[in-house]
Amino acid sequence: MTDKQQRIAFIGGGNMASAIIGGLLRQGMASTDIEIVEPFEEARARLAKEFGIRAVAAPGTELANTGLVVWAVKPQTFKEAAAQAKPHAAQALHLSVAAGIRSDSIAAWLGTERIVRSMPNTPALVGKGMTALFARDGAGADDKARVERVIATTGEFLWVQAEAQLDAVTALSGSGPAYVFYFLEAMTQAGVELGLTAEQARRLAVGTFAGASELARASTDPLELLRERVTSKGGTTYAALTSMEQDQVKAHFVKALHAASRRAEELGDEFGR
Ligand SMILES: NC(=O)C1=CN([C@@H]2O[C@H](COP(=O)(O)OP(=O)(O)OC[C@H]3O[C@@H](n4cnc5c(N)ncnc54)[C@H](OP(=O)(O)O)[C@@H]3O)[C@@H](O)[C@H]2O)C=CC1
Ligand SMILES: O=C(O)[C@@H]1CCC=N1
Repeated sequence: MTDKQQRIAFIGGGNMASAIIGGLLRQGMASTDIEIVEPFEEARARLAKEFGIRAVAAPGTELANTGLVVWAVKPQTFKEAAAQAKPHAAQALHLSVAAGIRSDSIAAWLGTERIVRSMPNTPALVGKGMTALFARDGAGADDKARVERVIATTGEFLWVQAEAQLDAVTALSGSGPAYVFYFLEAMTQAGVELGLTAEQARRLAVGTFAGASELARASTDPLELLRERVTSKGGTTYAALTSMEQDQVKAHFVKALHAASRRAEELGDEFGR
């Protein structure tokens, strides 16, 4: 790979860009091979401090020297950012992490078909990300392999064949870490109400999520069976799950993910025009 192809530019240097940049640097990529366009001065200062990368406020000729451009701006600002960067990034492969914004819109804004869309999540920060990828027809096998090498530095990935599936992915694993933190907050609160210290409760809650997730990952048994193995007849888990069923916690949770998926679709409609 030439020097130019090796280089990566990030448009937007916020949470998700930082998570991916962290992965790339951990895997040995030189910080000098990464360009960041980030208009927010405080964010530029943070990027310099955290990664030793001097971000620029607006796109310029440096983009012409990168083989891959990663779009890590909010869906609401993608179109405007694309208009600013387009004159400088015609030759590159483009990877979007934006929720909802469809590749038809990106192709129209950037005037290229070499586009891969992704939906990563913030555990990428610690190398435990879960990302789904979708390639537009104009992205070739080399392009897909290039994206895989980048995303693999942040954790696991899978490809989806239908672009619309990315909205479901966004609702499930893109937003998913927030649901986990929400449950962790609830478990920690309950632990404190039941007499534990906040520190003890947090440690027990986080350890339980991590352990149960590892158990599920290591097992081929249905999730239902794993749950049943914890649920002793007439015991404590049964009491808790019965209470949750009475309150329709699972049904409400499923409904919430439908709301997230609908919102992803709306973002594409509203901000993809
Ligand atoms: N956070 C998450 O967990 C996930 C986010 N995503 C997606 O990632 C994308 C980024 O999200 P996130 O990192 O959380 O958002 P952030 O707000 O943290 O980062 C976006 C950054 O882009 C900057 N920006 C705004 N306009 C431009 C521009 N014209 N050119 C370059 N940069 C610009 C923003 O600056 P300013 O603040 O000044 O506007 C901001 O610093 C979104 O599209 C989101 O859907 C996907 C998966 C998970
Ligand atoms: O909340 C959002 O819209 C973004 C996309 C997935 C996670 N965060």
